[in-house]
Amino acid sequence: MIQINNLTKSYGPNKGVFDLSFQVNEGEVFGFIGPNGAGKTTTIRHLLGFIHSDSGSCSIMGMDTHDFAAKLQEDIGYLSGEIAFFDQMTGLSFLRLLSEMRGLINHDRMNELIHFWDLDVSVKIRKMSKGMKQKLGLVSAFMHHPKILILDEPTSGLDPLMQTKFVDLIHQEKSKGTTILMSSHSFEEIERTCDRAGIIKNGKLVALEDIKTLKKEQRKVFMVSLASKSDIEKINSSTLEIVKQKGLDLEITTYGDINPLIMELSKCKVVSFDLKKQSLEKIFMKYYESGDSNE
Ligand SMILES: Nc1ncnc2c1ncn2[C@@H]1O[C@H](COP(=O)(O)OP(=O)(O)OP(=O)(O)O)[C@@H](O)[C@H]1O
Repeated sequence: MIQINNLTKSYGPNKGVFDLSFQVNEGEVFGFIGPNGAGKTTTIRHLLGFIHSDSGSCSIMGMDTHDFAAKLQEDIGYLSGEIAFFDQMTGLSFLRLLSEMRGLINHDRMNELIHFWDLDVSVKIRKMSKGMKQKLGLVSAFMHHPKILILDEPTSGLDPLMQTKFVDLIHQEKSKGTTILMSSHSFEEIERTCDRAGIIKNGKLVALEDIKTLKKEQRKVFMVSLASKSDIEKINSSTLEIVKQKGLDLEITTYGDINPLIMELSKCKVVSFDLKKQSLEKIFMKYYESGDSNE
């Protein structure tokens, strides 16, 4: 659906994007992450046809994003990282203007989204908080049922409750088959929404990670409480990796397959069983840290 082929746009050494290639498949949610100034917005601007590459190209649905920018806008919902609004307008008049420009007659989805975000659109944009403006931007990006969503830091300015609502909205769109590319600094958001993530650093793609595989192979720590000392002895004599033991409480590590753990626990009386929350943050963080290892 989205193809980036050897894209290069240089604003100076390590500034811009350099020989960048990746693709986003139809119906996929793709996370684009990387440190400040890595080149995420520059890539996104090419996808919207706003800037010309030095070399290489981008295409969406087989159409060059620069040559067919106007045509492609019909199918793209775009949220800019720095949204420029007409400050004197109310939220509603702004959305109506955009609807008119898009030739949108049915406003059901627009109203649904206003309601979803609990956004007071009667307020003038200049009086809106940062979060309200972000919600307005999200309504305008989603309201025309786009086939493709390109979102530059979509939850910046949203409070944690609204960030969770955003995740729900992405799941809704994914179930409809929408293709989504979004940049984010929130690992948790990427983990909760994306199928794959591309990690960019100094304008170069340093990794492409399949989130499901990462999660599957991820080290998991289970907190288990057993009923008796003899149960503890059974687990101690198994091949399970015990990382911590205190009285009848254990912390047991698994890598991928959790069945050996379940098998062993089935021989014991289990009082409680919990998964210790781990995130993919550690995996992603190594790409953020400075140094030449990933360059
Ligand atoms: N028009 C421009 N003129 C000069 N330099 C630019 C221009 N646009 C971007 N850059 C530089 O290119 C680099 C990449 O910028 P970009 O905005 O793509 O980063 P980003 O990954 O989106 O960062 P952030 O996470 O901070 O939003 C930065 O060093 C930036 O200063």
